[in-house]
Amino acid sequence: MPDLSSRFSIQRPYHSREQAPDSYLVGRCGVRVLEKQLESDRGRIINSAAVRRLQQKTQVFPLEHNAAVRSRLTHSLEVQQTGRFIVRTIFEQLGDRATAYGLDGLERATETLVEMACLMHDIGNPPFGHFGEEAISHWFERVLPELSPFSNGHLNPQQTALRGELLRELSSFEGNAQAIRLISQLQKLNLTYLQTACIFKYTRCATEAKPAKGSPLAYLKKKPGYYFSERKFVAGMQEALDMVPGHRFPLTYLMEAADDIAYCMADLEDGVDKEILTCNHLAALLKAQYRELRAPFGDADAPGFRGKSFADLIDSALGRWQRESINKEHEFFVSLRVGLIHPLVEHAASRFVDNIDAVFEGNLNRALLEDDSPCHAVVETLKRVAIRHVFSVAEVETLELQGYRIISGLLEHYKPLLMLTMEQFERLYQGDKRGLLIESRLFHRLPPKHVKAYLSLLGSVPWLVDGEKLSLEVWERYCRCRLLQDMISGMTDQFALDEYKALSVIGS
Ligand SMILES: Nc1nc2c(ncn2[C@H]2C[C@H](O)[C@@H](COP(=O)(O)OP(=O)(O)OP(=O)(O)O)O2)c(=O)[nH]1
Ligand SMILES: [Mg+2]
Repeated sequence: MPDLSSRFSIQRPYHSREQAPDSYLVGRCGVRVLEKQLESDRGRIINSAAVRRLQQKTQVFPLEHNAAVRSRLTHSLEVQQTGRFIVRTIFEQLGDRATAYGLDGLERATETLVEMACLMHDIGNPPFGHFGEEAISHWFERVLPELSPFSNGHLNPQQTALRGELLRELSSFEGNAQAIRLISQLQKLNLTYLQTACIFKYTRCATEAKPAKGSPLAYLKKKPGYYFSERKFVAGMQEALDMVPGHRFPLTYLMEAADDIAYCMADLEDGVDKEILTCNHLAALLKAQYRELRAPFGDADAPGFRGKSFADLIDSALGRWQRESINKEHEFFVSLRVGLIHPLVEHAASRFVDNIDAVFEGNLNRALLEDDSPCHAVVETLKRVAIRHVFSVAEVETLELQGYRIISGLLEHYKPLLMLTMEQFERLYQGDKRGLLIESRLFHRLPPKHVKAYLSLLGSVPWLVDGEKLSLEVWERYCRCRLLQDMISGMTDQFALDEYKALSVIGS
């Protein structure tokens, strides 16, 4: 029988007092000490600038002025609420069996862990959402071959191989990997490994190639989950929590399910709020999409949602919309949410319980909500309608193109810093700016915290299997690319726009 309590450790990367390693485990330190440590994590997270910056980052609509439309922060609060609901439902479903799984007395701790993971899950996302990630990746992919240490130099085969892997990493920027870097290196939140592990969504280092579809752990390695720069931190976390490399920590599945449930409804509500869709049109689209997805199962009209079929549920939401005169759209979505949230949360919870062995092992190779069930069809229906009828309308695509231009344009402005030799760049942080007219001014705009993180990373040139180190020139340029990615991805949408305008000498 898997015992989760043996994996709940209060170990952090840095401890002020020396503690014996086994006293970190909840079995030794007790539930009260665990809760106290998690409360401390909670404070660190809520008080972090990275969480505050989410208020000005894109969820779906870049640079949105209407504060009722979701930002990454308000989305994350909704995910937090859904995550807490899932945890409570799991404990209800487990009942007395919680003891057998080592979860006795751990409800409060589990709830806190999942809630905070939900609040933090998007902190690594760059401005302009998915498009921002693409813009950073494309720009680096294009520019990296121009940087001499990446294309020239006498390297041995091991050095050449690692250089190739680092190049692969730098051209695949990923918000989830950046979140691990933010927590461990940039903000140095010094959270318990336990809390950080709950957002460790993908388990592949960005230097590794994406595994073939269908191979073991392919889903968990679908995207890069951490960068080479954080490999030691991740190894420390895996050791502290007894995680097999390539596997997840069990509670991460809950954060992922809460995110899926929250955004699939919210994105449509925002679409209606922005008058991209009407409730009438949306209702027809949802019914048709669900019917199509369930056709092979022949149960499109089955009363699977608290005694109602999906179509009936949509119709009664529409009825509320027609009857209500003041807050019509709100009524529609309240009705939809009330009808769907319980079945979806119960489904996520029972998938967790039914797959508890694989979930505890961290090798369940799919999302909890991903199966052949009507609940999964609902999530898929909501997502597909959003993709086709909200994300791809001209207004949203125009904003995405603007976001792309802003990010690539900003990187272009900062490119002179990447083109300097290692010695010239060193002169900049030593304060000697002679002959570095443009570059010194660009350098002064970099956040000092990020420059310190660069210097700290620079000091740890990796060893190779043959007992040699990677060439310092290659490593330094990798660190400098990371520095630019840290700076760009840490910006909010508005800050990125302002900075772009300022450097391009465009008025507001
Ligand atoms: N504007 C726009 N928004 C999109 C598009 N595709 C997805 N979204 C929205 C839907 C969700 O609200 C949000 C999901 O963003 P994330 O970057 O967190 O992605 P997700 O959690 O699905 O994947 P992850 O595994 O974290 O990379 O982005 C798109 O093509 N355009
Ligand atoms: Mg995400």
